[in-house]
Amino acid sequence: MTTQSDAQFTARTLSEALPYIQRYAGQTIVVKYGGHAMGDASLALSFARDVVLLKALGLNPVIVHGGGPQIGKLLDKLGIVSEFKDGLRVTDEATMEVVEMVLSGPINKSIVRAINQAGGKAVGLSGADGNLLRAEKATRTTRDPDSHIEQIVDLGFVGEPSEVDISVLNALLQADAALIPVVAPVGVGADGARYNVNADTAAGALAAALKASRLILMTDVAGVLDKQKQLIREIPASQVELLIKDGTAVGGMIPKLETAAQSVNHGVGAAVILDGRAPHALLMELFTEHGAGTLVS
Ligand SMILES: Nc1ncnc2c1ncn2[C@@H]1O[C@H](COP(=O)(O)OP(=O)(O)O)[C@@H](O)[C@H]1O
Ligand SMILES: CC(=O)N[C@@H](CCC(=O)OP(=O)(O)O)C(=O)O
Repeated sequence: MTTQSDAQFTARTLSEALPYIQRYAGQTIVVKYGGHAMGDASLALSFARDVVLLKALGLNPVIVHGGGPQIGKLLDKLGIVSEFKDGLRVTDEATMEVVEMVLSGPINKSIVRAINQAGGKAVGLSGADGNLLRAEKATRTTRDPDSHIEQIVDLGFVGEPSEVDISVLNALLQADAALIPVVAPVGVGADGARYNVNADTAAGALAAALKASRLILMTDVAGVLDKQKQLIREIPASQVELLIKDGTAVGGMIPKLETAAQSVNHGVGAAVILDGRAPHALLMELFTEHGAGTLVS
C-alpha cells in the first residue's frame, strides 16, 4: 500500500518532469537496447513499460536492439567459433545464419511481446523490411607495428550502413501513430545479401536518418569510463577519436563512441551511453536533471 508521503513524492516527481516532457513531446528518440542490458525477465518488462510510457507522453521511441551475448550462446552450442575485431564479430556464412536467426527471431519478438504486454503496440522489423537498412561490406585496416604497412582486415559479412530508407517507418506510423518500431540490425546489400551490422552502428544510422533528438545507447556499464575507471560525464564529439586512439575505449565501446560522434555530426541532438541494467535508466535520462551515463554532444 502506498502511503501519503509516497503519493506526494510521486506527484512531485511527475510535476518536476513537466519541462522535460514538454521539451521532448513529438520528438523522435532512438533507443539502442543492448544484449547485455536485456538482463532478466523483470528488467525486460521494466524497459518495455518505460518505452510505453515515452509513447504515452507524446515522444516517438524507435527501438534498435542488439543480442550479441545471445548470438554467442547459440554459436557456442553449435560449436561455431566466433572472434571479435575492434568490437565487431567476424561473420562467415554459418555465423550470419545464426545472427539473423537470433536477432530477427527470438530477440526481436521477445521485445515486441514485452512492449505489447506493457500496453504498447510494437511492430518488429529488420533492415530488409522496406529496405530500411541498406548495408555494404565493412572495411577495416590495421597497421603492422613493425613494417607500418596497412593491411585489410576481412570481417566477412559484417556490414556498414550505406543508406537508410525511413519510408517504411513513416508508412507504419501514418497508418497507426500508436505503433512502436522495434528494429533488428540485419542489413541488406544492393545485391540482396544480408549483413551483420553492429547494433550501435545501426541505431546511429537510423537516428541520423530520423533526425532524432536523442540517441540512447543502453549497455552494461555506467557509461564511458576513463583509465582510472571513473565515469566521464560528457565528451565532445570531436574528442571521441582520441579516446579510442589512446586505448581508453576498447572492444564494444569503440562502435558505441564512433556511432555517438557520427550521429551527433549528422544532426542528432545528442547521444547518451548509459547503464541499461539500472531500473528506469531511460526515464532518469530523459525526464530528470540527473542525466545518467555519458553524454556525447
Ligand atoms: N572506456 C570504457 N568504458 C566503459 N566500458 C568500456 C570501455 N572500454 C571498453 N568497454 C567495454 O565495453 C562494453 C560495452 O560494450 P558491449 O559489450 O558491446 O555492450 P552491448 O552488448 O551493450 O552493446 C563494456 O561492458 C566494457 O567491457
Ligand atoms: C558486427 C557485429 O558485431 N554485430 C553484432 C550484432 C548484435 C549486437 O550488436 O549486439 P549487442 O549490441 O548486444 O552487442 C554481433 O554479431 O554480435
